[in-house]
Amino acid sequence: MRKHSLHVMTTGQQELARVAEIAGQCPTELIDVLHIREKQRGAGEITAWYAALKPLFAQSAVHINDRLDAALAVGAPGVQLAYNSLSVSQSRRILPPSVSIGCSVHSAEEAAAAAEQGADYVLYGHIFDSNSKPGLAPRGIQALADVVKACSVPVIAIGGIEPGNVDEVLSTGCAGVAVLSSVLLHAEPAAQIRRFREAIDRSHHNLRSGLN
Ligand SMILES: Cc1ncc(COP(=O)(O)OP(=O)(O)O)c(N)n1
Ligand SMILES: Cc1nc(C(=O)O)sc1CCOP(=O)(O)O
Ligand SMILES: [Mg+2]
Repeated sequence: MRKHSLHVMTTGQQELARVAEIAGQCPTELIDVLHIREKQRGAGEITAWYAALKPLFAQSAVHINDRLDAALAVGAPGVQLAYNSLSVSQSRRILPPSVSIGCSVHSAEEAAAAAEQGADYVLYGHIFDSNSKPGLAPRGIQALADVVKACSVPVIAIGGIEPGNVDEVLSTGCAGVAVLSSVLLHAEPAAQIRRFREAIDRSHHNLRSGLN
């Protein structure tokens, strides 16, 4: 059992064939959760993404962003709720209890509310400057630490995460990191996944007490 999780997100900028090609060359067993985050695609297309990618991520959980209908149709083990998705409590009512619910949050208040409603984990960001969030000020490490303190479920940090800042991020007691551009848009995705996993597993920081 790994102490901290590595989540990787699809970019919304690549075709399925390209993502599958990259995944086929990568040590995907080092990734705990793959998020299919393809906001511009319909539910039918997302189910096709799941069917094509799941065999390439045989040892990872594959979660679906926003589309509970697609997640239910394919039997996905998790969903990632966005700011404009159904709420956590609405989602809980619809989904089987075994389906993990992650919720995207941007403040300690939102994190505490998501946990209260039954989220299994929250994604908080963006921590550092990120080309994936152009022109938006990052929230920083201290804000992440505050969210970790305020939230009773695991917090996964997102936004501008690189192998070189993983240890600082994990020093907040968060439960892992989520990465978009620095894996699937990187020139060396396989090497980058290894760098992330090594940086995460090398860290001596523990999850916030109560979450181990
Ligand atoms: C204040 C604030 N609100 C919403 C967002 C973005 O929401 P999210 O659900 O995380 O969607 P994506 O990041 O996946 O586009 C935000 N960053 N900040
Ligand atoms: C999808 C997403 N959500 C964020 C949030 O703060 O809610 S930041 C983000 C993008 C993260 O991309 P990268 O790893 O390329 O910085
Ligand atoms: Mg987000």
